[in-house]
Amino acid sequence: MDLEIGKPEENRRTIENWLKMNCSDDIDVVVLPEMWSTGYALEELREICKMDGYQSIEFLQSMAKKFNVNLVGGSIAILEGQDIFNRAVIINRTGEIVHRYDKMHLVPMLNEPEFLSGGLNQVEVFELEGVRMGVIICYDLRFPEIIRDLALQGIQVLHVVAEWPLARKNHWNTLLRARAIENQMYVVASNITGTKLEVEFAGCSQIIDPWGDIILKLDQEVGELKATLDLHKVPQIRKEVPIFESRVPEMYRKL
Ligand SMILES: NC(=O)CCC(=O)C(=O)O
Repeated sequence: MDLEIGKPEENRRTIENWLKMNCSDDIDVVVLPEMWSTGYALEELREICKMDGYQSIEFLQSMAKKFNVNLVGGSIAILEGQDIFNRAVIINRTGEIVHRYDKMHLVPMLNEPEFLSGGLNQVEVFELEGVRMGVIICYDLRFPEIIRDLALQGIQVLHVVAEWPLARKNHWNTLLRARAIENQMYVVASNITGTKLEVEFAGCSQIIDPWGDIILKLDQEVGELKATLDLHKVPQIRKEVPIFESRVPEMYRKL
């Protein structure tokens, strides 16, 4: 997605139009990027959040119902008391919020710690259509601990919603693949593209299978990726290379 910085209404329109064009009966889950409603409009975020935030969540709930689709709704800036959280919301086809996660690792390179508060809850699994999944937000990708935590909770699909800059595109591509290989799970990664407040974003949204093969990938263009995930691959690969059985957690120092 190429979003309009600080303009939730325009971004909601873009998403509704996109859903109109792309949603058909065979689509189970749609995945949006990080902070899709505002981008990193950090200086204005508090003001925008007073009006928006929950409005964008309600919008996603209505879209899920209208298009009969589950939404990994990227993340949205939410004001709670004095804190602004970068919150991922997962909404099922009936418009019910089934999971929320506040980004726990704030990214210094984009000044997040100055404006946002880190999430205080551990990562948890959610289910869509009976499949165990997890979601992390962008910079979280650099912290394999929480992804292993999700893997040990039994997820088969990890969603990574992001605004990852082009300057570190190599890290994005490499870490996504590493997380898929080391946890033997699907990784579905949705990033933004375009230049916002002088930062160029990487795009490179992609879907990676549990072997680490890239099933589909965009470059820097705006677009959509549609794939069917063969979930049998997860136990198959875990049997072939049984890393979860080979673990010796009692030998691992708690850091
Ligand atoms: N939005 C982000 O969390 C960006 C993360 C990033 O730039 C990096 O990890 O590098």
